[in-house]
Amino acid sequence: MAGFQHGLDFGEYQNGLTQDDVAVPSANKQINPPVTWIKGFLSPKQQQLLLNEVNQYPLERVAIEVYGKQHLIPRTQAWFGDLGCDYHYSKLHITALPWPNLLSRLRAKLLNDHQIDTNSVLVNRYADGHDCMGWHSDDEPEIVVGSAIASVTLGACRDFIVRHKHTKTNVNFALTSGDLLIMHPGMQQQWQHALPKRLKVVEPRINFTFRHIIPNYYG
Ligand SMILES: O=C(O)CCC(=O)C(=O)O
Ligand SMILES: [Fe+2]
Repeated sequence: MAGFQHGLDFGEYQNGLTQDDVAVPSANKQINPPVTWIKGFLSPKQQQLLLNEVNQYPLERVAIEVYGKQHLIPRTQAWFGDLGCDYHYSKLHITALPWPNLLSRLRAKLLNDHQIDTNSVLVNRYADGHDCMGWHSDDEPEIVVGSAIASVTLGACRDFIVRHKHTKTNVNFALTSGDLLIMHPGMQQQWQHALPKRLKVVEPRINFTFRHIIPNYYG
């Protein structure tokens, strides 16, 4: 049962692929993304407490430059982390805010339950189905090579779509409140992901992507 080490009761998605398995995709071969999907990672009580804390976060709708023009991002966000774990995003330098209480406990739970060691987290809030995130990989140079990225979701169910950079194979994960999606090492090099608009969704969704970055990377 290699690869089925976590949360069996929750009917997780786990394919046990390693980075080497996805490095050389061949034509007509179905390849699955190297992720583990753990439903019900947070209990309803934990979700509610964390939602209350999120309401205190200084979430901002920042402007980014795309092809020389400034655009407001279609969501709000905040960045928390250890000292020096600042974030660079489309020419912006975002200084890490100190860890809020429950967020640091969630970080500790990822380490304790899944051996995922992180030092920073991007919080995104999608007010409704008009808010979204376009295709990208989390492959910034300051991310520690060989580290996993852990994504925790609260609130509305939204489709999180993963597509292979070369074969364009698509996999859809309908992430619901309390789910954990672990993106394993190698994922960002081979795959992109996006959170498309879903206009029928009227409830907010919060997502946390925990990352392990190199402190003071930009000096
Ligand atoms: O909201 C999500 O599930 C995706 C967030 C994401 O891709 C990111 O923060 O890099
Ligand atoms: Fe991402």
